[in-house]
Amino acid sequence: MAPPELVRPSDKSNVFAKQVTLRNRAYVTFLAGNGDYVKGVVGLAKGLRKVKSAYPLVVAVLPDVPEEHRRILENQGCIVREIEPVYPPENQTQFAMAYYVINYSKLRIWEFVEYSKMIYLDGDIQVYDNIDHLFDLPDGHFYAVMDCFCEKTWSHSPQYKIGYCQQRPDKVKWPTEMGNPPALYFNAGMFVFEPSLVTYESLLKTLKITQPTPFAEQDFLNMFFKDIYKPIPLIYNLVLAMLWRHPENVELEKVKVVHYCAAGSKPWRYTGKEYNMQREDIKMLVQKWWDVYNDESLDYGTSAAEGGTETVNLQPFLAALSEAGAVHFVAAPSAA
Ligand SMILES: O=c1ccn([C@@H]2O[C@H](COP(=O)(O)OP(=O)(O)O)[C@@H](O)[C@H]2O)c(=O)[nH]1
Ligand SMILES: OC[C@H]1O[C@H](O[C@@H]2[C@@H](O)[C@H](O)[C@@H](O)[C@H](O)[C@@H]2O)[C@H](O)[C@@H](O)[C@H]1O
Ligand SMILES: [Mn+2]
Repeated sequence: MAPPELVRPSDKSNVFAKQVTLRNRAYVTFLAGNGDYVKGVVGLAKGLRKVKSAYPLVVAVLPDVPEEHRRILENQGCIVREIEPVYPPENQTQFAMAYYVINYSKLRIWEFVEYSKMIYLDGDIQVYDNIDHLFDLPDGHFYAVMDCFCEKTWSHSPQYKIGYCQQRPDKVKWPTEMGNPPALYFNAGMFVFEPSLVTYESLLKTLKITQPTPFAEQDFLNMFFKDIYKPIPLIYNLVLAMLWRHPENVELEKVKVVHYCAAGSKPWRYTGKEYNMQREDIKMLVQKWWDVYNDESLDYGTSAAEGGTETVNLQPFLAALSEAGAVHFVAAPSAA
């Protein structure tokens, strides 16, 4: 069908008189250090291309990411944005993993306000089915997948101590004498959010007066967004531990996003020696990650990866124009 005809206002005012600020959408990930996580981000960029995502991948890099790694990412079509580190207040916290302290720098992505909606993905995540539709979720909420409390990394928590997990709240019930069960808690390796300077300033201001806790920025984000958090199905962020902790909740063939966060499961470092790493499903998922990473037809710039002729979706642009009141559209009679 022909695109709607552009009907200009009778006063012939310049259609673009009103500043139409188009705010785009993008995926965003975070890269720190000069180590091997850059492989994770390359894999993610190629995976998003393989599923023909319509949106770019922005990579928020800390200053310690070397030029060479930034070039590799730009050559894979990524938009590389340097960010300043964010540190939590002075603390004696024993983080679940010592390196988690760098993950507070993820908070800088709220400053990327040239984007109206973003989907954050950890560098150890791979997207195996198109999830662009998540950008159409209603604004005003924070969407993420619920985490699991059963791994040893949670041994500091009361829920771990009594064997309670939000993934199976009926298995070991939260005792009434301990008050309300914990609020629904998300894994911060994947979330749908709206960049905003107001939110960004509030995040940094609140961080300054918040005592750090074992899961670092993940705990902080759960506290900060508690009132607007909306769980989305685990097919959008399969935390690998779910395979052995809550197999009854997992239909692997329906999973769209895999999060290689279990100890020993990072594909680019996989040795198969750690606990559970010899499972058939883990070996299959690690191989699946390598198949994408090694697929040269998915490298940026190859015709196959770019899916032949570039199709530009004009609708968001036309919608923004009409929203701005600069023009109104009358659907032209279908030429067909
Ligand atoms: O040395 C590091 C450690 C972490 N990260 C980034 O921080 C994210 C969160 O760390 P990680 O995924 O290892 O945490 P997990 O999900 O395994 O707890 C990673 O996915 C990367 O995007 C990084 O770039 N370099
Ligand atoms: O800095 C804290 C990190 O906390 C989260 O990882 C954890 C969490 O998922 C636990 O529930 C698992 O047991 C554990 O394996 C896993 O590493 C996020 O994936 C990561 O992006 C980051 O926010
Ligand atoms: Mn991760």
